[in-house]
Amino acid sequence: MTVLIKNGHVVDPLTKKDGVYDVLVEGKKIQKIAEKIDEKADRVIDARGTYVLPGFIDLHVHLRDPGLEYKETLETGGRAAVHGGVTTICAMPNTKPVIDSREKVEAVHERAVKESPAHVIQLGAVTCGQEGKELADIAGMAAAGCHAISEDGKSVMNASLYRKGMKEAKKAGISVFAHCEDITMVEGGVMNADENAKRLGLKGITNSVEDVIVARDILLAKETGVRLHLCHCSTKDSVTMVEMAKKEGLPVTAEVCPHHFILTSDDIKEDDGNFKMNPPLRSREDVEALRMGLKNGIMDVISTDHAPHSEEEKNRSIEKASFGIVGLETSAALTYTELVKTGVLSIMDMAEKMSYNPAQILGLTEKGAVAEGKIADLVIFDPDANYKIDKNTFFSKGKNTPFDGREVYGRVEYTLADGEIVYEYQDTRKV
Ligand SMILES: NC(=O)N[C@@H](CC(=O)O)C(=O)O
Ligand SMILES: [Zn+2]
Ligand SMILES: [Zn+2]
Repeated sequence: MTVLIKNGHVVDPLTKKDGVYDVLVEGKKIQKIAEKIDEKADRVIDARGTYVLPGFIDLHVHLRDPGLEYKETLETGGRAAVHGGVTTICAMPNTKPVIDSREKVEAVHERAVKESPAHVIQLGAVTCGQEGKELADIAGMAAAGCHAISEDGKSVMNASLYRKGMKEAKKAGISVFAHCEDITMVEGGVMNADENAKRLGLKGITNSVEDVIVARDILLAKETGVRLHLCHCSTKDSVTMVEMAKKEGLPVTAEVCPHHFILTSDDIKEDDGNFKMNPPLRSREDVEALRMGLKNGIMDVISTDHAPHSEEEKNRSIEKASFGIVGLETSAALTYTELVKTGVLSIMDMAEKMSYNPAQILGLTEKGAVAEGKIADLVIFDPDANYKIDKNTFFSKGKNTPFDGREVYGRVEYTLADGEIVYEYQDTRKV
């Protein structure tokens, strides 16, 4: 299969190419990029007025498969991913059962090739069953192609055990993705600890619940030398600590999710479970620090923490609802609208944070770039498309988003994975 993408604005974080080019895709690879390519192709895409970006790599996704298929599956999550321009997903291991062995990683990888249009990298848990008691088979899972271990959903509270896990990960050449939350300090909190929580009569989660574990995990990474990636950072002190770690030259990276750089706790007007996630929406000050962190390069990655739940689990009060919101199908448009259109990031920065930097963290040298010889995982993105987010257009089983009805700019027109067109926008409203 050959695909010729004509006159698109190529944005390549690897070569820093940033201009209008033709791109020829042959088989799985980007064959040629030039000002004018006239070769014949099976498919010609007119990309005038759109950006040609490297396929997004989402380091933080919950596919819920195996065991929680009523929330999401490899197939529905994969389809949601390519709808959002995401061509590689890191699937968190908090499934049923928890992914904590070589065989379980291999089983997901085998199925994902058949069932998901996006590439899936299954992450392994740090401890067996995420019970925090004994280490999972970290070496075995690394051998099965899990590029990182993570206890996401919680922290490994036993620092000694976590340190041992980090040493194993370091030995196996993989990273640790850290969910930072001191569970002993949550004390029943369900949203940010502030005036709005008081108004709603809900228990609060303070910033220190996150911050003390960020500090601990950075220190443990310093001691063990493991590559540490901090998940869903939500506080201004997290940004400060990541900056300190980087100044010291520690192998620490960090991600921010769109909801944390867009919404504040004050956006929770009524008791609505779709605004409940972990960590919670924070203050304006935190949001500004996260935006500045992204702008000045302290925060490396934009990921979604796509966390689908059923209607029944989310259409409850904040106290009773499950933690988590979906993100795969809204992340590109929200990032473009809120950060690129407003001048916080350039389109090149967006490509770096959503694709190139995640590829670097995972060690995927053939991905994250629109360059000759690289894998043709690509997104064709129309920055001028203006519409309202409609959860009913999601391919995900999860419709749990606080962004339903929000006006955005930017739409994924085509997604290519391994040189195949795996998603193509169809304007059903015209029919
Ligand atoms: N973020 C969430 O609120 N929920 C996640 C768990 C997690 O990412 O910690 C989930 O698995 O539902
Ligand atoms: Zn988490
Ligand atoms: Zn998560």
